[in-house]
Amino acid sequence: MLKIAVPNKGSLSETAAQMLAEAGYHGRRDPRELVTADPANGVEFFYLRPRDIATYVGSGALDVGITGRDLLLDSESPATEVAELNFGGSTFRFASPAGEFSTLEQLQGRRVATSYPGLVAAFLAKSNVTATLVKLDGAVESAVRLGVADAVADVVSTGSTLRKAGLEIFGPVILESTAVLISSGIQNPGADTLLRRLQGVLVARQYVLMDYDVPRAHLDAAAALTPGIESPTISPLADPDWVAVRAMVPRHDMNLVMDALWEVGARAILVSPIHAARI
Ligand SMILES: Nc1ncnc2c1ncn2[C@@H]1O[C@H](COP(=O)(O)OP(=O)(O)OP(=O)(O)O)[C@@H](O)[C@H]1O
Ligand SMILES: O=P(O)(O)OC[C@H]1O[C@H](OP(=O)(O)OP(=O)(O)O)[C@H](O)[C@@H]1O
Ligand SMILES: [Mg+2]
Repeated sequence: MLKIAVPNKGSLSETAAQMLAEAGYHGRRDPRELVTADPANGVEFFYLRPRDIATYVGSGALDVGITGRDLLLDSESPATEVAELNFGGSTFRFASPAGEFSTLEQLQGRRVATSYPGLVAAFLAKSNVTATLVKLDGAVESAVRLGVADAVADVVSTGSTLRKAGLEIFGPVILESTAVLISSGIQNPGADTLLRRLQGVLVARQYVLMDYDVPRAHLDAAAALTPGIESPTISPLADPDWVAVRAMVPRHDMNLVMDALWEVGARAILVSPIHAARI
């Protein structure tokens, strides 16, 4: 059985569970359940705090897990990142009351509140800045107002929490984070299957299938707009002057591609969702 660590709550939990379900796994039905077996798929899910997942996977107690890159680096666990999962995107930044600081060097000798002390200490050390870290559990944006720190270092997504606390970002980007699949490094064939399935889910979400008919004379121009992953599928039609084309197109570009295809003479342009994929 492949042992998989999954966030039990917080920003990553819902999307992680949804991705695993789309990948064909059967997770927990009851949110109080801590462990669930999915024998048909040869896996067992352990629902854990996202912050603890790298520790369990790094120790080899669990094989793989889904967590944030920021949490993985903060933990200093030997677990390694295997794939980005394209959700839970955030940046990790320094912030202070408007105008207070503008450069990283100004933090020398000052107090920085964070719930990611490992990540921040490593960044400050690499930058040759010595500051006192004030370790908090969360809601660090309140630390300056309450007088326990001069600046904060925290996860920023929309920036709205910082704004509401009267803080502004300054200094360099500490980290670009996203949800990631991590591994203990111990070989397990189930881990390769999980990775391929999750990659399939990402492809199914990011691409659509586009079908259209185009006069043979304009095929080259049309095919250049829809190169697909390997190469577009071209099929003959009853009318020898026309062909049918099928290709995967990035979902984000589909309307622009349809406009351009129409311009080069394509007709009957149809778009369908991809429910699952193995590329
Ligand atoms: N607002 C957000 N938008 C996107 N990702 C976020 C956001 N807040 C946190 N994250 C990401 O989610 C991961 C874990 O954060 P999360 O908030 O779930 O954990 P936590 O702070 O330990 O738990 P909780 O907030 O439930 O106490 C991190 O990788 C972080 O970058
Ligand atoms: O830029 P924003 O979109 O406002 O999001 C960033 C906020 O979200 C997270 O907080 P969370 O809700 O997890 O609370 P916490 O600080 O207690 O972890 C993070 O720690 C920031 O405070
Ligand atoms: Mg949080």
